[in-house]
Amino acid sequence: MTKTASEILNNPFLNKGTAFTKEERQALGLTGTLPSKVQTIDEQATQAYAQFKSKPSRLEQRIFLMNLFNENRTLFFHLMDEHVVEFMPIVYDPVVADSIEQYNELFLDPQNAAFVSVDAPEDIEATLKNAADGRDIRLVVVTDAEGILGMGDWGVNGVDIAIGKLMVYTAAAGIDPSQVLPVSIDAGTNNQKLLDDPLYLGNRHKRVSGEQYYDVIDKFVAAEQQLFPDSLLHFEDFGRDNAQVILDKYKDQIATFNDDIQGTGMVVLAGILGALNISKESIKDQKILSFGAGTAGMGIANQILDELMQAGLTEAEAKQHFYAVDKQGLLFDDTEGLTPAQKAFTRKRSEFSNADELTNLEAVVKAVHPTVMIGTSTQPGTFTESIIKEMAAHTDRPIIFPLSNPTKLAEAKAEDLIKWTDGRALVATGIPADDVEYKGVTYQIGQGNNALMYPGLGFGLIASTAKVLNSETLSAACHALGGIVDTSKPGAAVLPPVAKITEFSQTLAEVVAQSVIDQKLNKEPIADAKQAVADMKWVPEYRAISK
Ligand SMILES: NC(=O)c1ccc[n+]([C@@H]2O[C@H](COP(=O)([O-])OP(=O)(O)OC[C@H]3O[C@@H](n4cnc5c(N)ncnc54)[C@H](O)[C@@H]3O)[C@@H](O)[C@H]2O)c1
Ligand SMILES: O=C(O)C[C@H](O)C(=O)O
Ligand SMILES: [Mn+2]
Repeated sequence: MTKTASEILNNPFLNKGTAFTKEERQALGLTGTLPSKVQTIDEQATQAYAQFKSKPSRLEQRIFLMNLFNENRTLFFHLMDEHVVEFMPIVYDPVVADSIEQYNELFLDPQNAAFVSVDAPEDIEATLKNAADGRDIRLVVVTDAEGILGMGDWGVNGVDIAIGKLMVYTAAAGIDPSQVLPVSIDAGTNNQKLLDDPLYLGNRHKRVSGEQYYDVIDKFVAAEQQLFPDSLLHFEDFGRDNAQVILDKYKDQIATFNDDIQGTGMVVLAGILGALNISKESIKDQKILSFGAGTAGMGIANQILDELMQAGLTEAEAKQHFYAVDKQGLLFDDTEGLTPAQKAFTRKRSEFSNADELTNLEAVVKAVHPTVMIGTSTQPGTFTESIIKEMAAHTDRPIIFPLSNPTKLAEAKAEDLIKWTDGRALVATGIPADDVEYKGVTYQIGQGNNALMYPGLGFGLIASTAKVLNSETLSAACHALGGIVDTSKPGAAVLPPVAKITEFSQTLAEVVAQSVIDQKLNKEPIADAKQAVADMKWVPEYRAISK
């Protein structure tokens, strides 16, 4: 198919800008459409990085980077490869949260996403086809944006999280950016601020639910599978009532996962294993308190449960290690309003002399003396000094992960946790945290964010042509990050640093692909897991394009 000059220059998957050589300009009909100097990708990257640095705020930096991404994917990822630690918080959490809140005001470009509307189910197939535009899609990240990070319902604005997650996939694992598709399912919104905003770009009505909603999800999944049969389907930031239901419906049928449930479960278990490597304790001796027993909280509990059972405990014994705390306080079997996921992790009132008083975190910590405390509550500052000191009084190396995102919702700051526990806490936070200097030791803080896991997990599943993702593969992936951090160093982090994300994502992908092949869950014959991963890796360098 012959493309015109503007079709090439305006296609971010083909565009090279000033890096088109003289010969390419001639062959592609670009002669005279660019300044005469032919730049290398490194020259382009140097110039772009200087512009990035000149921006006065992180949001301005993001806007600049997104414009670059919209114009030239290869150059964007080339630059991100060089500055991954600096760019991650800009293109992803936490700055992505600001861009979601201001999506309507900032809108310039649909960023090659597919916008599925609940009001036009008959258009779903055409929507996916048009957005894919003939590309060979291998990875779809879909959100309905009912639970964007911890910020609630953001309607169509939430598409930015699907785009951000995919950017991390390419930067970390090397998925070809022309093989991905971000999808927004616009089911309406219950966010009154958006409904009242004249600039709002989504469907201006309340969220649809029940049968109408699930019909759209069914139609979407069917069309997605039919159009892109070799793809992995990643669900992101669905609401608490739908996330688990959708996962349970499709997990045994297709290659899919829910990042908030499973990706988060993986990174937390990997972080706990990292912490136990430092403290030299056993997982069987831990008492685990989940604060915020929602999508992420229960995903985490289930992943740890699986680990305890693999360590030889029965399910009933393993469940005795958990304390789930939500709005109601400690969750008992007779607590009102339990979700199906919570029901599996309740306690009995008869286990406590003061059960009726266990309606807040402080009372539960006093009664239980947890050794591990995970925050996925969306409630900022709730890991207070007195709660942390109470916890730390009963355990030598408290494992404390305040994971609620973005920054303004975190249950605690890493620096405070280190200080309040006199350097004993083993900490991971949802967003990146600076090193903490305390009494002559530099404490490195792991980023307990599913971004450490889902790129390698997804890449391994795609490379191995996995039919489904099962608990065996998830468990193998949780153990894959061990050994990267030098745990003998004082102040060592519980998880490997984002600076090494491309390295460990590859290890993860190889472990995942091997697990798929060992279980004969691959659709296509694969001779060698490592080779399959290496063969699929895309590198951000210009390639020859044909007209
Ligand atoms: N770091 C990560 O990788 C990661 C991954 C997923 C989610 N998260 C974060 O975790 C948080 C929760 O996400 P989710 O998807 O589980 O949302 P969710 O809505 O499914 O769950 C939140 C839970 O917190 C509970 N809650 C609200 N107020 C509470 C209170 N005062 N005390 C105790 N519990 C309370 C809610 O009832 C709900 O069950 C978000 O901030 C999100 O950004 C982080
Ligand atoms: O998006 C993130 O930063 C992690 C996680 O998926 C979340 O919902 O908070
Ligand atoms: Mn999420």
